Amino acid sequence: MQTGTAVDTIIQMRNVSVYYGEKRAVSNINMDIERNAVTAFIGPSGCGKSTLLRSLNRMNDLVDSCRVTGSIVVDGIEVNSEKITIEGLRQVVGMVFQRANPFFKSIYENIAFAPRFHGVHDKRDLDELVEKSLRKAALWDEVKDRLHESALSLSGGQQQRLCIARAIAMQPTILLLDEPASALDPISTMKIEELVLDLKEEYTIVIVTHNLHQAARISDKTAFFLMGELVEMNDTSKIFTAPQNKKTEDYISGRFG
Ligand SMILES: Nc1ncnc2c1ncn2[C@@H]1O[C@H](COP(=O)(O)OP(=O)(O)OP(=O)(O)O)[C@@H](O)[C@H]1O
Repeated sequence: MQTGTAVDTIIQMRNVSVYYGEKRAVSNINMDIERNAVTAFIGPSGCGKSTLLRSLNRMNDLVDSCRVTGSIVVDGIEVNSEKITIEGLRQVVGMVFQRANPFFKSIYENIAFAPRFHGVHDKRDLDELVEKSLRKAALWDEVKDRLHESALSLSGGQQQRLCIARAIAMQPTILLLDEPASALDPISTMKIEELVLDLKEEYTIVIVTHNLHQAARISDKTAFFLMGELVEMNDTSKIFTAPQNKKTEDYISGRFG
């Protein structure tokens, strides 16, 4: 960020805490996330990265014991308001998980399924959307001749890019990626990283990663968490070269975690 440049904040968190039953997994987070940037959440296992990420599109609603307090505003929407619909929120905030989870359907249907459910029925419109989404996910050239084969016939890395294409087909503003490459080989990981860098032109990306090199390579901002607390957030280059907090320095230099 240059001095004097207005920052366009797309996600604003204020005093956000997340509980599982009595246990507080995320404590009092205040954070602004910039539009069209890649923000990485890093920190040791169990520090609350995924819990906080899942709070951004109410995935935690699936866990009965989970309760979120504080305010999360995403692109002008108060995420925990009773006035919004989960479907509407998740159209704006798409998510891709650690393990690729394509539907047991064809490659084409994996992309077309949700848009059709939301009212796109014209075959030409669906064809176009499928091609556009697969192109954006850098998968089109590899699958264009086998669109009606099972998605499960794809490699793990291709399946993960298909899941990204599926999220893109809903035309979200924000993409949440929860360790999207941690189950993949180095070449597939590199493709996902290149894809993330391409996608940030159009989307805001928040990524949870255990891989510090990955965070350094692809993110603009990095947030370091420890035991549910946000220790430090800054430009990625500053976090990795001149962290302000001793705990951040210890973590990124491999002294714990
Ligand atoms: N469904 C759940 N029910 C109860 N506790 C949970 C649940 N999910 C996570 N937790 C707890 O909340 C805390 C934060 O977990 P979370 O998965 O968010 O951490 P993380 O930093 O993403 O970890 P990892 O890097 O290992 O994925 C941990 O103590 C974890 O045990």
